[in-house]
Amino acid sequence: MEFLLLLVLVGVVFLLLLLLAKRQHTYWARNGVTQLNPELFYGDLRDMLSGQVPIGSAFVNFYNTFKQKNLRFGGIYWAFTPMFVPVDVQLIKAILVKDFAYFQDRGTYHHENDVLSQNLFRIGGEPWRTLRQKLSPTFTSSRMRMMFETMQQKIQQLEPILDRCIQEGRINVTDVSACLTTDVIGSCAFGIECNALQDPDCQLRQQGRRISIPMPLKQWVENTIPRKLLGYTGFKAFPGQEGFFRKLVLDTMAYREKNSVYRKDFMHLLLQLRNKGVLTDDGNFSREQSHKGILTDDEIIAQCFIFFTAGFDTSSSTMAFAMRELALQPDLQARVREEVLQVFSKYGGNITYEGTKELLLTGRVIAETLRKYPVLPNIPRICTKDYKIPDSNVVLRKGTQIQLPVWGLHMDPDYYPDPHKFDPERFSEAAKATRPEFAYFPFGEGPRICIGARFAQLEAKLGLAALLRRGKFSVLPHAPTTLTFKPSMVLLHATEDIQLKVEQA
Ligand code: HEM
Repeated sequence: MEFLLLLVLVGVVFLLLLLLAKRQHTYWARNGVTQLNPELFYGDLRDMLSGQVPIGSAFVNFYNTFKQKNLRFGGIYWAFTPMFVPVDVQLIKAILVKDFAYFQDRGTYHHENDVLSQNLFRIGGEPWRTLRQKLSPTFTSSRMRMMFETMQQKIQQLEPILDRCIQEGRINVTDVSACLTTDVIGSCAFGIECNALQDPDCQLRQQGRRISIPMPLKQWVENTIPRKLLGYTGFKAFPGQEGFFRKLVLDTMAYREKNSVYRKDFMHLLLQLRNKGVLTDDGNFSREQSHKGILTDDEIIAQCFIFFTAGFDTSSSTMAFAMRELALQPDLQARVREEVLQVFSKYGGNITYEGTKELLLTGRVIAETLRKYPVLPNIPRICTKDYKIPDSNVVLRKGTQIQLPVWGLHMDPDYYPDPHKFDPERFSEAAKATRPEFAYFPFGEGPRICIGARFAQLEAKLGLAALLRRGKFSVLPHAPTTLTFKPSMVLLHATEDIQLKVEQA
């Protein structure tokens, strides 16, 4: 009898939960937003959550579905979490810029007990605003000019590696680019010579590989369990990483202070902010009584970590995608090489900071690469106070999650005819003028735009120039004709490493 009662009770609870789940999947319909056909547990993301398609592709499909219905926006469910997907470029502009005050956070997990999660990408509200104000001066064009020398020294180390690849007749551009960007960001953010190009198994490269591992379950947990609760369970946004980065940053800072080492890199600027509270264009970072430091050790650790994480993978994938497209179009490749050689010869065989501005076609190749392969294919936001969508009766409630479908817009034939064609001329001044604003935003837009965008573009230009100056690249026989992407990754990653044939140019 008791057992029967228990069974009935379990059945009733199960039924109630089922009804609740069903009701949750009507959230958008009840709020006047068109929705799709969510399934129990998965919502609209069965293929993504079961590891079959990348997040980016799922949102390209949502964008296309809503656009085909002539909608300005739509609603989907990430398991049980409602997510808003804007389609209209004016609405996207409002979210990113005009009405930024309602959407200044990403809603990504961060907690005071989890040092690495306290980084600029993840935190929100006033702490984000204050931190961004402190860090922005470290990314201005004059600081990029200062760092240029450090970046260039690393990129020059590509030469012997390229020579070896030329001898072997093939190059793994995914791997070489990842080692190169690890060396650049390792040197610029941490001031260390990790030499991943010579030793692809060096510690920082290994750490980079661990960060790139897909984590669908972790993401689901972060998206579903309330942040405050999760923080007290000891959950870590980047498990097993803190010890390594803490030691790296604290050791480097201590060494520099003890030996008065001046290097032209982020670490120097962060040390100035910690010790003096202001940036000066010199080697001075000693503690001054008159100024108060404005960054703590933990804040520096978290920011160095995000510069590394956000900096190495994004730039290396962009370079690898660009090289593949150039290998597929030998005429375009020859034109880019000609531009590179001209600039090298104009500046005495060594590109200067000014010289990089003359690499116009190379810049367009990078822009077109980021259109076709935006490494962050969706940009997350969260609504921080109730927001009435202009020219509609829909109100987005505080706490609503939003995904801006960058890749969907970038592949929209209304903005980019024949969107699968790789054509850098889409980024000539004349062509750009024909498109609406916000049909292109690989680095995001508005006050939360990627802080490292200048750094990334400079690095990609120098990297491509170094490869194309000496090497001539083409596709290997039997290479796959289309690229596929790793499922369950937030960043766009090719499933297979990109390998090319290379000979002396
Ligand atoms: C091709 C390379 C890169 C791409 C495509 C890229 C893309 C992005 C995107 C789309 C965002 C979100 C913007 C938004 O929400 O509006 C972002 C944020 C960010 N990126 Fe990048 N990024 C790249 C390289 C870098 C590099 C090299 C660094 C650091 C050295 C960096 C550091 C950051 C940081 C710290 C944020 C958070 C900014 C904030 O919330 O205030 N990124 N990036």
